[in-house]
Amino acid sequence: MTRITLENLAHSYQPKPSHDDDWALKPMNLTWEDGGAYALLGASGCGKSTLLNIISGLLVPSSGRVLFNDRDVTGLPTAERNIAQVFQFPVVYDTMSVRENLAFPLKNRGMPADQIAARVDEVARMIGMTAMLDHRARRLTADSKQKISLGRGMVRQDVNAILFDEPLTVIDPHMKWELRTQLKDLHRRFGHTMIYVTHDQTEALTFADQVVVMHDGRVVQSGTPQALFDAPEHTFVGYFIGSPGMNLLDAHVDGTTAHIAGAQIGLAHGYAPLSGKVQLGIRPEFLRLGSGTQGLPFTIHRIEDVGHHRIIRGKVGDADINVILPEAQEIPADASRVVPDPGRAHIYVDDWRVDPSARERAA
Ligand SMILES: Nc1ncnc2c1ncn2[C@@H]1O[C@H](COP(=O)(O)OP(=O)(O)OP(=O)(O)O)[C@@H](O)[C@H]1O
Repeated sequence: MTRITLENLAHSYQPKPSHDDDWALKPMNLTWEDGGAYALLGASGCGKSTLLNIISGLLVPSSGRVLFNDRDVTGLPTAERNIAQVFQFPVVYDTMSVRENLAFPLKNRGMPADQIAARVDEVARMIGMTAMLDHRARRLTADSKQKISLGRGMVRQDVNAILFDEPLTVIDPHMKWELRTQLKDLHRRFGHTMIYVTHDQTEALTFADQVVVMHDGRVVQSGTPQALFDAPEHTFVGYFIGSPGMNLLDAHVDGTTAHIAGAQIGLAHGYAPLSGKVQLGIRPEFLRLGSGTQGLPFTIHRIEDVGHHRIIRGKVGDADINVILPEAQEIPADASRVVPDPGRAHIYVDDWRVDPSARERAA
């Protein structure tokens, strides 16, 4: 198994890239630790597949290096990288049975027949296809074929890493949940380095120990699901993770006070003078409704009951703001303010979080 390091990596599909937008991947340094379960998360077009294809060897980067442990594999083809890949759509041999499909990667490696049989049985159980082992792949639904692809990706235990590119797109919702749980279980048992590309935050957060968030060709944050929720390093992370995502309010910050929409609120930290686009970010979970002169002026537009909580949608000044209210909590009849929990508010300058503790450490 393998630690994967991306060193000064960048990629452009243009022959002569001249400005920022020409780069599908902007220069990055990133390490995927040996045995980590990672999700690579981001909106369509942010560069996830490009990055995955560079790791797998389907694409040679315009600059930088890919290291598997200390070995430079940048110029090596996929076949020499000893990795397993599962793509968005099924890649199976139609004329073979399910059993033969699952056994294929092991036969290629010259594994003894009894070991192949045992491993195929184990993987078939994992993907819920034991009863279909002797069916021809051709007759199966797209959903079942994709399960075979997943099984084939997981059947070898000696691979450096397993790369998944949106593997559950064609799987029905109930099975999705089950397969994700199986993948996590497989990771716990065998400890492969796994990278799972998705644009779905639920998939990312339930599968991965570490989530790498990409935006516009850059890695904007890599961290545990909890860290991404608690302290989004970039406004995109705040907005993309969470349902609804983090609220952002234009602010003027003066020491420990934020001036927003004609009102003032206290912050948990003091900030040096800030220049650029300054915003306060606060998740809907950490706002409460109030009245009088507390907090910020808030106009309620809509209340959505989503079962275990309610989402109050409204405005502070021109900004759309969401508040999450636990089911048991009443909405005050005179609610006209939102009050942020200061310990949960973050300050962003030009979309990047300002770390207040850096200033406090220096003081
Ligand atoms: N073969 C290619 N030639 C030219 N441009 C490409 C090529 N493949 C991708 N791109 C561009 O590179 C950027 C990143 O695309 P990429 O497919 O890596 O993103 P993604 O996050 O995987 O998106 P999706 O989830 O839609 O697959 C996009 O602007 C895309 O249009």
